Amino acid sequence: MDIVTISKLKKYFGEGPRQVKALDGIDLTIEKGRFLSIVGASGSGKTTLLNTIGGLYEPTEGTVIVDGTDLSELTEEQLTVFRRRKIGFVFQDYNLVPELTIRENILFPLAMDDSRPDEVFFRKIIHLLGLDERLNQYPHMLSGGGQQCAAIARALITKPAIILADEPTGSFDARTSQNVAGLLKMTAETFHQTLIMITHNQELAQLADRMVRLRDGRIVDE
Ligand SMILES: Nc1ncnc2c1ncn2[C@@H]1O[C@H](COP(=O)(O)OP(=O)(O)OP(=O)(O)O)[C@@H](O)[C@H]1O
Repeated sequence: MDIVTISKLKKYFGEGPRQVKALDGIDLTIEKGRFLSIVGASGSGKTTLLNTIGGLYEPTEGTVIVDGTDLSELTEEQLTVFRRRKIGFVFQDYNLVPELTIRENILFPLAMDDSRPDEVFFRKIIHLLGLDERLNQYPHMLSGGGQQCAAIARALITKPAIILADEPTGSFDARTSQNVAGLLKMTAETFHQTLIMITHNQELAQLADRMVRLRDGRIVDE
């Protein structure tokens, strides 16, 4: 079963001679539960593609269907709920709230939705990510790799169907990068999630079931 179906997708920024064709005709289907990596040079459209799948960008043309929903049919409000319930975002710079403890950061998306944590699930996630001893600490007390694990836990806590990771290992050394990407892969497998990860790193891209390469807003290689 496909969880993402993208047809004839174009995303242009700006108008006239300075218009940028960030995505210029993408057709892509992603099967549920698979791990897809997206590679390509800087400016090739990777982030634009990820953000369009996540409902952060509206396509200029074409359709994006995620888990049976055509995103163009949702209102702004429905899109916000869609993102909160269906998508877990992991960014390069973690975006943890410095004033909140690791526990509070991880539970933050649930608080936004007025839901209560599933304590058993929470314990399972933090154990898998090695955060058991870190819950009462603040983000600055953890290494970069540790903070990224907390960001992954935060992305997982709402049990989203899809994890979108944009250069999640961006500034890490080779070993930490392997660890963080390996943990993302392992948690996605454990919780039967679809994982879509942008990376510059060929070795990490190989961890995926499937890899697509973008150039100038098109898929050039698979
Ligand atoms: N909000 C925006 N407004 C205008 N142009 C944008 C915007 N976002 C992206 N672009 C342009 O669209 C093109 C694709 O950008 P995108 O960030 O998707 O590429 P990328 O492959 O993710 O690059 P990187 O690896 O450097 O993050 C670039 O030319 C970029 O300058």
